[in-house]
Amino acid sequence: METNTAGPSFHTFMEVVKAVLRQASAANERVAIRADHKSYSYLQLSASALNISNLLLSKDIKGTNGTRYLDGARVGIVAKPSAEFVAAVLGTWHCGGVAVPLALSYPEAELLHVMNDSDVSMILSTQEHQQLMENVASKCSAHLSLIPAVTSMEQSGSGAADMIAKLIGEIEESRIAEGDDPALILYTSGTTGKPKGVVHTHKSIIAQAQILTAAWEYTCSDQFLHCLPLHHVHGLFNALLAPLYAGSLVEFMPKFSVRGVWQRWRESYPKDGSKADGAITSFTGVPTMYTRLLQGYETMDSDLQVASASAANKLRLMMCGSSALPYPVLKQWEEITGHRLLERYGMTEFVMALSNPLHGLRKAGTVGKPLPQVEVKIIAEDESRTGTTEVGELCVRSPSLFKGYWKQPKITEESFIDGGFFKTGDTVTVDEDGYYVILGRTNADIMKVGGYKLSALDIEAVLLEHEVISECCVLGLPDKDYGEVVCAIIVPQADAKRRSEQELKPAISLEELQNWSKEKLAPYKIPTKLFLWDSLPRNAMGKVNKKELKKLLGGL
Ligand SMILES: Nc1ncnc2c1ncn2[C@@H]1O[C@H](COP(=O)(O)OP(=O)(O)OP(=O)(O)O)[C@@H](O)[C@H]1O
Repeated sequence: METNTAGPSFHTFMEVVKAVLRQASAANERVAIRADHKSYSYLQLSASALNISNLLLSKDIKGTNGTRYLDGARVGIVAKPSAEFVAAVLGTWHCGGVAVPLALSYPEAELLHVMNDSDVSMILSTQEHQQLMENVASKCSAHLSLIPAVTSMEQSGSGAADMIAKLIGEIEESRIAEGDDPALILYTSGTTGKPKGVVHTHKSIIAQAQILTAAWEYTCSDQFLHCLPLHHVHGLFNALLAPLYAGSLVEFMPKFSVRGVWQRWRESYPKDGSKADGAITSFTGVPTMYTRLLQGYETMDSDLQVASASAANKLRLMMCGSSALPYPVLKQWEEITGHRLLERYGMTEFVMALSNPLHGLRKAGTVGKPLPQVEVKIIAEDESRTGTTEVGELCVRSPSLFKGYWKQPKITEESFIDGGFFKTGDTVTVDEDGYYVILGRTNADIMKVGGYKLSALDIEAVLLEHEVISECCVLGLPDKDYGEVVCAIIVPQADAKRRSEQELKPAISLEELQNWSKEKLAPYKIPTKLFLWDSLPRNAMGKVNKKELKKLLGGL
């Protein structure tokens, strides 16, 4: 996207909005969001954002010191993925507030923890969450306001020219937030400890939007189908803020539906070979979504399979991340749709850092190389190691790095090494072509078994090749002789499960698993404990909390 400002680069996201508005001519008002069969232009979103900003300013919010802007006051945002969510974030930024997007799935206690920790002064919510939020707001002494519905293009005709000029004028006048000012607090999911508030600035947000737009060539011709939660970076940055920065269209499907996704792709590219208006061009998901889509594909009749596979093939880009993409999923997806999923690696603290290339070789089992402007280092744990392959903790320096953990200066300081590199807590290695391989979270995925350091992700990748195994999770459980032993929790394939119920025997026994593994895994990597479960407990991003599981299995 072109920058229309005279200055060097954007400082706040509102300036991005301004630039997009300038591009939206009266005759060709550009659509930003599609949801519930309605379209919302960049203009309508911006008008709503200004409304919300005025609404926020009209409240007597603590922390505003009587000034005409929020001065960094935190605003909790509770809305399903919708035009209203986007307008609430932009409106908060417009008046100098800090947006705190909240998980819709959180129980009240967890919502309260996040609201109290971030000390929100104001909650913006849609009507469907009003009752719960009234309760929560009163308990954390915050004001609650309902987000006014954004007018859709179906409801109001164009009349854009005057409006654009007026909006740009207003945004121009209200240059209240600067690049280094906090703009966003996202809470980590707590896989490795208590959820922490990660503070991003206007500058880090813009930097990330620019990095992703450049790396994956997002443009105003892109139309994203969005099925991810908005309180994590994958859904918020990769699938929303960066596309909006690039002038793309984002279509929300707030509840991921296997049928719905396949159907939307088929509508986009009908059997006659045409491309429908509003056709989806881009998709990004977590590995479990692709697993579910493959399962859905298996249940279709052959005509529908042909139509679905051919439609999926016509998308420009399909990406995957947030946890390791199992090789069988990558392989089957490629066989069916012709797309080799673009796997990338990111984290709340710096958003995205490593990615397989848009053009060029995407290597299975790797997350590619550093994105433009991103620098990485590996800190080897064992300085005296003899091998040539470097294994150690990944450290990242990037313009998209967060400012710090909210109210946690000590933890923030401890998270950085000299030179401003952030310690990710992930153990990684690099292959012969310079592609990074994630071995896992050092304190959850790296097991110490009889003197060997093993990667749970590495073992999971092998076990998933077994025909009976649908999902698996490997973790180390304490053992008095070996330090830890390798434990596998396995979810059998539906067929295998049915058979096992008929035959009254387990879908797979430990002995069968061990015999099969002998060909594929070094002896010390073969699981010595096995649990068969119906499903794995996953969070909104499809991740398994191994610390919790270890506790459950008596390991901690
Ligand atoms: N492509 C990938 N392959 C393997 N792991 C990945 C990939 N992408 C992300 N991850 C994992 O996800 C982590 C980042 O996720 P996020 O910031 O949501 O933290 P979390 O682990 O869910 O929660 P917390 O920070 O509270 O422990 C990375 O540190 C890495 O372990």
